[in-house]
Amino acid sequence: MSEIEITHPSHTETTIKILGTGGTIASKAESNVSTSNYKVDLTVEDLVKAIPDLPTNLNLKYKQLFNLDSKELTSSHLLFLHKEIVESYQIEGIKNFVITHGTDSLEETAFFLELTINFPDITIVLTGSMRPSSNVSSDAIFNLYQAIKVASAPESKNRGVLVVLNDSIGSGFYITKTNANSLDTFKSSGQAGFLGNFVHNQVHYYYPVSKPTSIHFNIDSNKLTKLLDLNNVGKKRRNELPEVSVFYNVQGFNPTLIQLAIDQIGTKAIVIATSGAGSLSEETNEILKFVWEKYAIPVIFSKRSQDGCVTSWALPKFDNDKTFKGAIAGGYLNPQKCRILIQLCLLQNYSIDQIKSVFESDGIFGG
Ligand SMILES: NC(=O)C[C@H](N)C(=O)O
Repeated sequence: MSEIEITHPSHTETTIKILGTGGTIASKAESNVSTSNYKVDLTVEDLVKAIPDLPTNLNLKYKQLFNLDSKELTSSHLLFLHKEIVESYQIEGIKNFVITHGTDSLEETAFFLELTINFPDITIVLTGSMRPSSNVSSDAIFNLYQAIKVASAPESKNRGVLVVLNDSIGSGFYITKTNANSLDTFKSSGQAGFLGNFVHNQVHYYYPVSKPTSIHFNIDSNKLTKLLDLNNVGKKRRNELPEVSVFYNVQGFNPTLIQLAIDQIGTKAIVIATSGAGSLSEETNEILKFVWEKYAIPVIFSKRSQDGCVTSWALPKFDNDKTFKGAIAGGYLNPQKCRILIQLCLLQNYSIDQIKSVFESDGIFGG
């Protein structure tokens, strides 16, 4: 992990802090037509220096937090990034941030920051790329350029965390990666769409300023510092947020796996990607009810389908025509976002009723 911080001297109008975390955007392949077998090899400084024509009214600071493929990230990296943004805002007075990130788990980081950072007039923009920087037709440097433009635009303030790739500006709350290979991969769930785009390098928003949700978790810095083993960020696998297991329902899904997760890794909540809008076999539902009754482990019913909603009406009913208390509908959220939301609820020691009311809130509509 590099702690180097460099200030790019120019006229100081807007200061943007660019935080490097790795990903394909920071990668090089052996051949400049290769789109696979590449390695994270470039620093955030290399990436910024690859854009010679940045507007001169920007004061750019950049800092390498870690340099990893985003599949390696754990909640300790999220907490580390959170701490960096909070301290940069509170101590240095920086309000505009760009984060370079791998696309595979970018939506999880964006969603986490959306729920945990809530300062007035802050702009946080995440970007990445689908082709390594060394590719002849890489999207890396131009995506970074557009992210810097969005981060410096006054009309980007107070819209929540933004994700900029491929000429589009999306909401970090709604956005998801939909294509494993294509440049046009990030989409907002059907109900939300994009917030804006680029036309000839101009930032265009389709809607007036608004935030996607009012849910917010205040992570206490003292608690955060206690949770975070700073010496080990990026070095070994750690998960400071509560352990939550995610299951994917298929025909013949074996629910014994759920019991294994509880016994072997001490799972504190379960998220399950149901078929359709909450469908699971009767056997799986019986086991989930048992898990709640025996261990008080809540179960979030999410979905395999990219779009659509699991509502509380779809939760399983038993003999008395009632569902069990620990069953929670994940609403519009996909399983990876449900996991982060329940982790934050558990971190705050919320009761099951409080957790349900969070999942019922605006933007989620589950409960
Ligand atoms: N396009 C990418 O950035 C994928 C890469 N494996 C990552 O998430 O780090």
